[in-house]
Amino acid sequence: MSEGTAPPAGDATSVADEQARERLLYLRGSIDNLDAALVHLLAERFKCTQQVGELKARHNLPPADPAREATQIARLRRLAEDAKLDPAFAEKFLNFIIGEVVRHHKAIADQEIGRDDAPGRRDVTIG
Ligand SMILES: C=C(O[C@@H]1C=C(C(=O)O)C=C[C@H]1O)C(=O)O
Repeated sequence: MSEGTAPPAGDATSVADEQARERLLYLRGSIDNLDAALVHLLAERFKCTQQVGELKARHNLPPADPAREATQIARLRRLAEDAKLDPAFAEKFLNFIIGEVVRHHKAIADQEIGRDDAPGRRDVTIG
C-alpha cells in the first residue's frame, strides 16, 4: 500500500485502523474530562489559598511556610507512590503550584502594606 492511500473498506488493516481511531477518540474524551476536572480542582485550591493569603497579610504572617510545605510534599509523595504515580513528578508539580501561591501571597502582602487602613500603619509627617 502506498503512503496516504486508505486500504480498501473491510480490509483487515482498515478495520484495525478504524478500531484504533475509535479507541484514540475515546481515550482523548477521557483526557479532556480529566483536564477539565484538573482546572476546576486547581481553581478551587486557588480560591482557598487566596483567602489564606489575605488572612496572612492582615495578621502579618509570612507568605511562605516551609515547614508546612515539607509536610505536604512528604504526604503527596506517599500518595503518589500508592497511586503508582512518579513521586518526583508529584513533588515537582506541587512545588510549581506552591511557588505560584507564594507569589500571590507576596503580592497580597504588598497590597496590604499600601492600604491606608492597614493595621500598624502610621502616617508620617514630613517637615
Ligand atoms: C497556603 C499556604 O501558603 C503557602 C502555600 C502553600 C500551598 O499552596 O499549599 C503551603 C504553604 C505556604 O508556603 C499555607 O500556609 O497554608
